Amino acid sequence: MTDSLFTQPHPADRWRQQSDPVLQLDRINVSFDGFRALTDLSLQIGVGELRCIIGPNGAGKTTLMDVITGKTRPDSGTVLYDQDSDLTRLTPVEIARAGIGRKFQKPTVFEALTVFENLEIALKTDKSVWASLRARLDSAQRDRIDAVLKMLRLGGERSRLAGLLSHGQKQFLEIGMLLVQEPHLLLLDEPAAGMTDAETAWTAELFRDLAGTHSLMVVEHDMGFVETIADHVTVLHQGQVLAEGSLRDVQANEQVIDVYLGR
Ligand SMILES: Nc1ncnc2c1ncn2[C@@H]1O[C@H](COP(=O)(O)OP(=O)(O)OP(=O)(O)O)[C@@H](O)[C@H]1O
Repeated sequence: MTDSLFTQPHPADRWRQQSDPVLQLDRINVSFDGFRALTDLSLQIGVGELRCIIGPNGAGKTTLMDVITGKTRPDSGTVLYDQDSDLTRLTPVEIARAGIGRKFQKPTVFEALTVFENLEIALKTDKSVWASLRARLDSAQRDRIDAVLKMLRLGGERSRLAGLLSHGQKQFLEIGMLLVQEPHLLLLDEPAAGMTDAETAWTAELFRDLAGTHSLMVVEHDMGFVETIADHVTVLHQGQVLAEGSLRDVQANEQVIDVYLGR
């Protein structure tokens, strides 16, 4: 894998073979009162990969993320993280501590606190909000917050109340709240929703920068955004993997065209 792959003219050409999986889902089944939300779903994400998950409403994308983060227990199947830890046996808190961060579609920042304080709280997840604001940061923690602020272009907003940020800036701050915890795998649910075109373009740039040092799984409906970021795309349909490969491959797949992309 080389950086130059990211600069090729056709984003779909960036698909890379990954050898070491960070996450391996094997024959996952989830049903809700007899309704099968995921059926024998198997999926692998490589270390440093940026994977997009697409598919029609109700395909099982959220349920997939819920299984990975321990919110939903599958009826059967395994979810191996980092090759040996089965996430289906861990609690959501243990899974987060193991290095898996999730960002929901709607930003959930503390609006009455400053940008810096939001990052401070995220860094000290073992404490309550007020206890963490009272506890002192060591210099390494301060440096980590400063680096994340810079990376997210929020350096000038550090003392601003989070409630006064734009929608896009709140989204970036929430990504920052994950990054200060130094996750290995980031799960992002429709990160570009509600963003301006400029913010969307910058989010794509940010994700491409994060890939390599982080593994990313991005659920997204905006195909323009998928096109700018995806190495490798998985199409879910009715709780199963319908197709997988480069964006170009899945866009040419007749079944994917029928159930999702349209003719
Ligand atoms: N807690 C639940 N109880 C019953 N059915 C559920 C539950 N959660 C999800 N489902 C059903 O499982 C199916 C998959 O839902 P899921 O939310 O995972 O799909 P999705 O691909 O994320 O859809 P969307 O793009 O609309 O968010 C849907 O038919 C949904 O109604």
